Amino acid sequence: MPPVPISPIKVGHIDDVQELRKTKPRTIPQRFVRDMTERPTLTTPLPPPYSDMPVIDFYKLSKGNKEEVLTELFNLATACEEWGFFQVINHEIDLNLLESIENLSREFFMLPLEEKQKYPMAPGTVQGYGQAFVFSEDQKLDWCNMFALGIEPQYVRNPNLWPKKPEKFSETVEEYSGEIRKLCYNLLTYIALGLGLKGDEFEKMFGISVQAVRMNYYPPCSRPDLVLGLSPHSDGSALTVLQQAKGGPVGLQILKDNTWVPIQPIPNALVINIGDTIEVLTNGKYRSVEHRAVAHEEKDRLSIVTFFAPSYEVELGPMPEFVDENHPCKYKRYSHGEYSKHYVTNKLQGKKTLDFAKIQTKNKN
Ligand SMILES: COC(=O)C(/C=C/C1=C(C)CCCC1(C)C)=C/O[C@H]1C=C(C)C(=O)O1
Ligand SMILES: O=C(O)CCC(=O)C(=O)O
Ligand SMILES: [Fe+2]
Repeated sequence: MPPVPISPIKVGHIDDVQELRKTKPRTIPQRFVRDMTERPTLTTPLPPPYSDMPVIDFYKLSKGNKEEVLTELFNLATACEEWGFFQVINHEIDLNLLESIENLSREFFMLPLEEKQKYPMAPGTVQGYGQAFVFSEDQKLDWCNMFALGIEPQYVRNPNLWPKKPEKFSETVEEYSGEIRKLCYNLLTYIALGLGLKGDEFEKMFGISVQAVRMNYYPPCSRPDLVLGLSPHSDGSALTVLQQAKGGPVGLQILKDNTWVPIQPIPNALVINIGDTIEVLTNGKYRSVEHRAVAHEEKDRLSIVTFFAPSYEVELGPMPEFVDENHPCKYKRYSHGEYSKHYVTNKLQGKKTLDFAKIQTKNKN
């Protein structure tokens, strides 16, 4: 039989936003201009409760006295249930390492375009340099350049996409990813305990967890009110760890009670969010919250994001502990590999990717 032709994805011309900013600083091509309904609100901090994104002290969780541990476990459980997002302080990751990954990521994005394009993100794929999640010629583009790498297990790695420049980039990504991996396993232990599960429940279930890193670079934009740095989405991971580079403007916004809430970075803290996997496993008790990034008129912004997820062969579905007659099963069973494939072959569109896992209920009206 002749091979089945693979239909090439036609994405049209994708401007590199850094080059655009350099050569035509006031031009916003139409492909970046969002429809009225999608344009961001560029608000300064909102009043409480929206300014109160939970802060979790990892030192208290891991090394505190009994009372501190219990209080922090309660705070963590409340953060996961009410916000889906929290910032971790005292996370035990060497601040010099955080600074190094930040500096090297910035250096990477500052390389000439030809150098970065040695590691191209091919249309329809998610690793390398470029814009991910673009599948058609009329799709709006994000005001962002990305560089993404699969880290663990070895089968998600593409060694050809690991950059030779800047020097030390690749070895620092390795070291950084090892530290973030430990943090993720630790956080999953405390999240499990907060849910009344055994501490090692998720670690055992996840097998050799999939881990990927993505650096997002948002150049300044003369009309941040017209564009989005990153389209609204929920993360397809179990947990996501976000490092916001020092000195950057507020850029991350999360959707809480139908309001886009800007998140004020805390120096040296890491932002953690619950991804789709945990939403499914807990049958929606903990939700993966929609978020987006906005651009800034004068300042650039850099974020370094780690996605941590189960191994591809792991079967997922709501755990029995979270299903009863008052909490009917909301999601089907599937493997994380299937979900991953679905996630990376669809554009970012709020929480739409999670529809893949939802059991459709009949509308009784
Ligand atoms: C641009 O990439 C992403 O946003 C992303 C992709 C992660 C991945 C790689 C860069 C290579 C290895 C595979 C993997 C899909 C994990 C987001 O990651 C989320 C989405 C899923 C699904 C997930 O597990 O993490
Ligand atoms: O840059 C940010 O603040 C958001 C990044 C993000 O949500 C992502 O990469 O998935
Ligand atoms: Fe995200």
